[in-house]
Amino acid sequence: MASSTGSQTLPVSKVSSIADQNFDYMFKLLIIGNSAVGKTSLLFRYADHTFTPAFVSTVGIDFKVKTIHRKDKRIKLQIWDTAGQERYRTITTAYYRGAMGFLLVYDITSSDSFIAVQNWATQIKTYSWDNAQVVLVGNKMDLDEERMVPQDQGSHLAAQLGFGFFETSAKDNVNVKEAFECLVNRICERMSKSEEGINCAMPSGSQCETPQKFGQYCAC
Ligand SMILES: Nc1nc2c(ncn2[C@@H]2O[C@H](COP(=O)(O)OP(=O)(O)OP(=O)(O)O)[C@@H](O)[C@H]2O)c(=O)[nH]1
Repeated sequence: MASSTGSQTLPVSKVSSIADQNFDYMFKLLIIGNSAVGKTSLLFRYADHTFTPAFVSTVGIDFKVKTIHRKDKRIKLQIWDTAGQERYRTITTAYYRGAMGFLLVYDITSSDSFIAVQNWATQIKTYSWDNAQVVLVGNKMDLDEERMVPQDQGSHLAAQLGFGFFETSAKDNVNVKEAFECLVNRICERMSKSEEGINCAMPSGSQCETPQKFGQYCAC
């Protein structure tokens, strides 16, 4: 649902049919990062208010839905949890293109997962829309005695990449809601910016025949 020429735009589902009156907009978000950094745990904490100490590695991709309110609008979040393991990379990157925002997660007790952030950022740049928003998340901040990545390194890298930044604990429920909602706020801010330069022309054969400009995004 995005422009095929000119500046790239993001797809927004603006709901108008009677069947879908439970929300005004749908945002598709993706959680990415190395295996075992806590992506699934962050999603379960945010969407279901639960935490499980057991590690069951995600196979492929899965999602949960959560509805939140911004001003007078109901926003349905479709949050996709991707597998961090390399062998699922082809499947998971196929989902990047329709995403409006990414939670890019590393584990503060794992230098490798932090080093990998650059690669994940490159993947976002390669496979997603130009306007996609990103929040970098250093998870497992409850394990401070095992910390390998200082907080200021995380915030410095996020600033360099133009991403938001939070340290979180899915286990202790610290900053989880804040990180997700920072991402939503960044998307909303982007949507409210000037429409200039946005080209909502659809490729021929597109299901979306009359796209409308909506801030920096296109809506069907
Ligand atoms: N101490 C602590 N452990 C956590 C936290 N978040 C997740 N874990 C644990 O870390 C392990 C991995 O968590 P997952 O959420 O499954 O990791 P993942 O990133 O989804 O992993 P993949 O599905 O393989 O990509 C599990 O044993 C979790 O219980 C946290 O904030 N603190």
